[in-house]
Amino acid sequence: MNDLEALWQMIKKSFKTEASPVTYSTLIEPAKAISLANNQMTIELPTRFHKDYWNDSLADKFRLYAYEATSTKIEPHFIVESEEPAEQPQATVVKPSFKVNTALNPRYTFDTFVIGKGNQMAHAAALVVSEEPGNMYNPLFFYGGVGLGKTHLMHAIGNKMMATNPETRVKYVTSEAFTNDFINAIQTGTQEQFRQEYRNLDLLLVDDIQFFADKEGTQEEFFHTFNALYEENKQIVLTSDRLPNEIPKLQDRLVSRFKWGLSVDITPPDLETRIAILRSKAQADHIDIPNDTLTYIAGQIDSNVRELEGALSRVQAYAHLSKAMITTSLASDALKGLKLSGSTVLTIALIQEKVASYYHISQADLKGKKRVKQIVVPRQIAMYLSRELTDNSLPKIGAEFGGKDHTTVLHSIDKIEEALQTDQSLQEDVQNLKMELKP
Ligand SMILES: Nc1ncnc2c1ncn2[C@@H]1O[C@H](COP(=O)(O)OP(=O)(O)OP(=O)(O)O)[C@@H](O)[C@H]1O
Repeated sequence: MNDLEALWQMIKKSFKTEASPVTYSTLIEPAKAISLANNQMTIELPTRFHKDYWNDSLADKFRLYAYEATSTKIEPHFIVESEEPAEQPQATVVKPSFKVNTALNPRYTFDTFVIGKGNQMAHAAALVVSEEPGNMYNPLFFYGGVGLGKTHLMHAIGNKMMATNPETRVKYVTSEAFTNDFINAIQTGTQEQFRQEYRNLDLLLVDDIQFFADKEGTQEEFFHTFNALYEENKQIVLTSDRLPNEIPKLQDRLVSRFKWGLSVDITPPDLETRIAILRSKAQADHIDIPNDTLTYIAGQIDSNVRELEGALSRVQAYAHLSKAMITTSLASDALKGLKLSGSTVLTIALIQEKVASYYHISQADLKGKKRVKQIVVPRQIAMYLSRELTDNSLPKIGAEFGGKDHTTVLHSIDKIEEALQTDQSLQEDVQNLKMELKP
């Protein structure tokens, strides 16, 4: 066995002792160590999903285990066996030419954008601009945290204008791509082409302009690009993670120009919007997923939409790999280990699933009317936990247990509370269940 293989076996062994058997067999076992050089280990993974999972959830553990085994810092580098095309639009470094490379992502349209409290102003402004470019709000400036739909809306404007008039000259770039293009043009002496390319447009979309900070030459060039387009009443749309005057080292003349138009912020979506976004993505991708599970996922991720989408993909992949239907319990397993930034919403359905599987009875029996002790006690425990761990009212809990009366629920809770005073094995069961439900 060579060094690489020996080290890899040690790292895998450490993973095996900590990860659940399902995680180990579906996500860790398929990984292959390919090379070890300059303190970097290249690890090959079968799918993009595996790669994301390793990056998000296993990379830190890898570093720890590798360090434990070697006393040196080893960085993991993940590659995918047969890399599929990237999902996100990549702003390419466009070679100077007269042909406009729009680089628009056809999936980012108004149709696929879910409107909610945090983005309705931005959506309305985008729609106006797509219908009357260069007229009302120029430039249109979106700002807000990561993954909240700024890029999506920007592309939606471009796609809408292209759909209305296919001759529209649209260009989407990130500020970094603009910078690269500009440097490239200087190096190859093609500044004139660069200007032609950026100034003969109907719509220029520049993403993440906070990265212009510190880049004097690029800001100078962008200033002239901006003026040329603006004077011709051509539309400019910009995004940033903050307001123009909060971007460090952005020239005052750019800041003041960006204020000529309209600045709108996008804030994180509320729970209802998150559920609606998940539902729309699930429908678009033909994912069969119960409403309750969508609510559960939306309750877990309250930071940004990109993470929300990631969570849905993770659940889908997890179901696929374990050849199981998507349920709330499966979603809860799939999302375990994710660094969840949001608060968690525990549902009655999840409690029912966990309790039923803990006592090896069916969910139908748990919610049903059978009066045998092996079923009655778990049913009462599930009601008790629903009351204790969720905000649901007694009638709501009753409704979810096959339409029982709220007095039945209350009676069940009283029974369990009373038994918990003396019954040690019940205390243990309830404790175990609470641990499972509140990781
Ligand atoms: N309201 C929404 N409806 C549907 N999808 C959305 C919505 N908001 C965001 N998304 C999706 O979330 C993902 C992230 O959005 P986007 O890339 O537009 O974020 P961003 O604000 O530009 O973030 P960054 O600052 O990181 O570039 C995209 O796949 C986008 O389609």
